[in-house]
Amino acid sequence: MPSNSSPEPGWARAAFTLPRAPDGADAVYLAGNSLGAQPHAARAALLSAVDEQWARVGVAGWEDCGWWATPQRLGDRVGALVGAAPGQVVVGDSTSVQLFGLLIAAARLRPDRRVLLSDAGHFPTDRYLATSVARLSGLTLRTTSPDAMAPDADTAVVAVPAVDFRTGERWDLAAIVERAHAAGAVVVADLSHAVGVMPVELDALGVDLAVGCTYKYLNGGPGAPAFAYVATRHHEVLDPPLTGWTGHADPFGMTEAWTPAPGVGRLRVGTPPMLSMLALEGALSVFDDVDSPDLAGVRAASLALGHAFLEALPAGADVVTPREHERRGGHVAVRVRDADGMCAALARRGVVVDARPPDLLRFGFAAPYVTLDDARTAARELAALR
Ligand SMILES: Cc1ncc(COP(=O)(O)O)c(C=O)c1O
Ligand SMILES: Nc1c(O)cccc1C(=O)C[C@H](N)C(=O)O
Repeated sequence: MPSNSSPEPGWARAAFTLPRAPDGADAVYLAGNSLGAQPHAARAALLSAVDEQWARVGVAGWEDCGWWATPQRLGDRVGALVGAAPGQVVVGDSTSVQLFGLLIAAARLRPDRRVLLSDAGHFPTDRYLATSVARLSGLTLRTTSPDAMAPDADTAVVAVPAVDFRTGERWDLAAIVERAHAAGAVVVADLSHAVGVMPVELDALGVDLAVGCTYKYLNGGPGAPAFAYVATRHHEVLDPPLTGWTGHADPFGMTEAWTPAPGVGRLRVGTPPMLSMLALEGALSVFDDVDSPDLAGVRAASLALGHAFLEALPAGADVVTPREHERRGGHVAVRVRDADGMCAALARRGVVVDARPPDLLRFGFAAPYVTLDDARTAARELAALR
């Protein structure tokens, strides 16, 4: 990826179509932590996939258009954004499905241990799946805040997010991995709220397994496929529970028994949703056009947006996100009296954010298309509603 250290927030705005405000102008779109805005390149890739590939090539597209190889091809591109050397990331399915597979596979890497340690404030799908995986794998689920986790010799798996989906707090993955590995546990990280908005160094940190979604800061579109990372050292022993045919070493051999594909390819399950995959492929060009900044630059611009927002808030605003730059992710959360009502009122004023129960408004700072003016406008409009 090209480098250019301090880009102006909103440098790629012209490459996106933004949702409309009620007055017909572009909205101040601060919901990229939920669903990223639409890059023109994603639309173009989707139209080409529909009109030129599916319509004109048909079934031969699996080979001739490179469809079959897309999960690993995109995996390497997403991998470059999360500090993973090629061959360790696969794209496909939802974050929930990928997480289920990796939590079970993680437990299978430590068959003699009995505890699954997970974040008490994890995103609901992560909590629900941890509960189910614990039942299926005969583990005891223990939950606590990531910074309070104390894995021990009985801990099989430590499951944490990189950034808290509610508060925007960024957890110290390096310290979490160090403690987990000192106890011999396997780390499964959910990068959904980190990928594309800050550098993540999976290989350098020694993270074992990770998942994340691509429809937030990677702008892949509604329902865009998720990704899964498996560190190379686990490749040949990883034993995934979802033994679908596309993860077979010889899928078209149609053999009797399942033989895992080498490496991360064994995490493939069923036929990849090609239109969504190709839209994502287009969207990723935002990150590797010749004049795209590197992720340190993206992060600096996102932090600058959050800072401008925080500075413009009225005194007394109840901000639940840590203000220190190293302790926050890409969004800032503010506690309010009636989060749903204020979310709707902001939307009427052309500011799109989201609300999370019981009382939080979240403001997402996706630096490619959000400007400093947007950040200040959002703070001003919020102040006007209080
Ligand atoms: C941390 C986290 N994990 C997972 C998900 C979603 O999973 P899925 O892609 O399966 O809907 C989200 C958001 O929806 C999330 O914030
Ligand atoms: N995945 C979502 C969806 O399908 C509909 C609405 C919102 C979402 C989200 O991404 C929620 C998001 N992960 C969150 O942090 O709350």
